[in-house]
Amino acid sequence: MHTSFTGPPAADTHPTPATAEELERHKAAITRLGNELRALVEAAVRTAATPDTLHRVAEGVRHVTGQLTGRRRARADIPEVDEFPAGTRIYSPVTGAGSPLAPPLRVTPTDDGLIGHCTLGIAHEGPPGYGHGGMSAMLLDELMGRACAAAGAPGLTISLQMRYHRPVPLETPLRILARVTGTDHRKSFVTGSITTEADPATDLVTAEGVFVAPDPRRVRALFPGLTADGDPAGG
Ligand SMILES: CCCCCCCC/C=C\CCCCCCCC(=O)SCCNC(=O)CCNC(=O)[C@H](O)C(C)(C)COP(=O)(O)OP(=O)(O)OC[C@H]1O[C@@H](n2cnc3c(N)ncnc32)[C@H](O)[C@@H]1OP(=O)(O)O
Repeated sequence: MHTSFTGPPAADTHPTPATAEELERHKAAITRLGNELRALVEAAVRTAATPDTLHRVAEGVRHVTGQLTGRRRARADIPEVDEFPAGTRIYSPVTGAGSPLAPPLRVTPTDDGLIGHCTLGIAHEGPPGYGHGGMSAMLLDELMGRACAAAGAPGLTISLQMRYHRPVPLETPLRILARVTGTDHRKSFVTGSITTEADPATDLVTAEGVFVAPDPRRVRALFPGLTADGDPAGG
């Protein structure tokens, strides 16, 4: 069972599915909080404030956090606003508008795969001024996984080979591509790349990955929040 933060308390009664309008309202609120949290994270890793100020802000943030710890979803619950496995995952650390960890990556289809756009901030830094290599892997893993889902075979990563050709600049619009190049039963073979928007001919990072659509019995065990038809339970 998933949790609606706006619906009735989760008891032994089945929650009423939210209307489309309620879901949109909820997504807008989650996105707004996500935007504020990303601004907070950026400010926190960039500030030159004094230790006294940092202590004062930490107290304030602790107070704010306390306002969100009342009703919570359980570990494997799929939020009602999500379209799993093919669409929006609002708290994804890569694409999620509600996640302070996400740049977030904005994804659209191309003729033969997916394209993602994002800008990394100083919170995603590896070498000074450049993106963390793990962030590049995360961006590509997600987009390549979503390319599988878009091609009709949502799967989990079983291998991801990264090649870092040049450092990825921060605060620079990036373009990420992913494309399924072949399939073998439940396996999908996928390629991906990161370039800047300004110079799409120069690969900064490239990747090759293999994704496996889990056996249906595995799916039930791995994702108890999904019903047999692949929709979030109760939705
Ligand atoms: C309604 C359907 C929902 C489907 C699920 C969708 C999820 C994605 C949703 C939304 C996409 C959004 C984007 C997300 C992107 C992010 C991606 C990630 O970060 S994924 C997290 C990191 N990856 C893991 O944690 C996997 C850990 N591995 C496993 O759990 C299992 O290996 C699993 C479930 C992937 C496969 O298990 P089996 O039991 O279903 O399949 P078996 O029969 O063992 O293997 C099938 C074939 O794959 C090979 N294989 C399986 N696992 C392998 C491995 N780890 N390494 C090498 N080969 C492996 C096997 O050798 C076999 O190949 P042969 O047929 O013999 O050629």
